[in-house]
Amino acid sequence: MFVSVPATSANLGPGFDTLGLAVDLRNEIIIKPSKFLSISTHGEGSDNPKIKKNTLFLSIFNENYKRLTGRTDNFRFEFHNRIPISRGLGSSSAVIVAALSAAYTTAGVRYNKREILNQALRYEHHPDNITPAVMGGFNVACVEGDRVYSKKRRLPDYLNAVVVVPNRTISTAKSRTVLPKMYRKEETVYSLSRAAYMTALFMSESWDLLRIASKDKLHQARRMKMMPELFEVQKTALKHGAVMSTLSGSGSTFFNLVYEKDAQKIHSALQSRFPQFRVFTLALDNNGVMVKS
Ligand SMILES: Nc1ncnc2c1ncn2[C@@H]1O[C@H](COP(=O)(O)OP(=O)(O)OP(=O)(O)O)[C@@H](O)[C@H]1O
Ligand SMILES: N[C@@H](CCO)C(=O)O
Repeated sequence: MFVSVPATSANLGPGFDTLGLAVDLRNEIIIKPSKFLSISTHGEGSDNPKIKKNTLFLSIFNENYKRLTGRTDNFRFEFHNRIPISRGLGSSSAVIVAALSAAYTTAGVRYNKREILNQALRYEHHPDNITPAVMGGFNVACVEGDRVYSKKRRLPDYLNAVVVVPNRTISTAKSRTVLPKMYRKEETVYSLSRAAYMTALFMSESWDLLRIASKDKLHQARRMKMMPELFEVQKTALKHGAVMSTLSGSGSTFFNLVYEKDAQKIHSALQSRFPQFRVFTLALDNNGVMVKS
């Protein structure tokens, strides 16, 4: 069996814990029945003993395979990782969504993507990465009880993402602790109004107003202070024509939405200004998780 799951960029500025989209940078996992448990890891994280063990994937896969079949069986897992780890591109959501999709498929249980999404919420309690990882495209999502309610909009192929991946990680858990417990009404209204406006702009494909809609006062600047070069990354991307430029998830990656025709110019400007960081130009993804049994 083959599972492929995309990277995601959450928040998109003001849409804290609610907005996210998928990009075409995929982790792939090959799973085969085996007499013994065996794991091989290639690509991102393959030099890190903790990532190589992939306890996150295995614990979710085993728990759900047992829940669905009542059995524990052995498999061979081959992980091909392309999503940078702990960089704000939804690496943990990708693992969770892949593990659940793999467990349902190997168990031979029929499922739909909504089921995977609701199960994924048990492992990641905000829906802004798991929703596009499952569905692809741009998504607005909220949680009521133990369910995710979400709406997807497909993304056009004349837009690209230029992502700047710093050489240092920011863990989501740590990056949430730098945020205040309470917000002033003005900051809340500033971001809430832009998140609503941004959703309308994505739904109506009005890209040129995203520069205004993508501003935020809830989390970005507070988090970017942990890596001050990011202010310069944002300035450089906007100066060279990015449609919007936002901290990806909890950081450290910066996500820049660009017209395909401008992608190379923006990519080169960012790479030459920040040679120590990795820059990728990526298509946007409308498929979400894909499984071939
Ligand atoms: N390919 C992988 N293999 C094994 N474990 C992984 C893998 N990708 C992510 N993880 C686990 O997820 C953790 C990273 O989660 P974290 O939420 O901090 O980052 P992220 O998901 O990349 O960022 P964000 O949620 O802001 O987009 C890693 O420390 C590791 O435990
Ligand atoms: N909405 C989440 C995304 C990262 O997982 C955050 O900003 O903390």
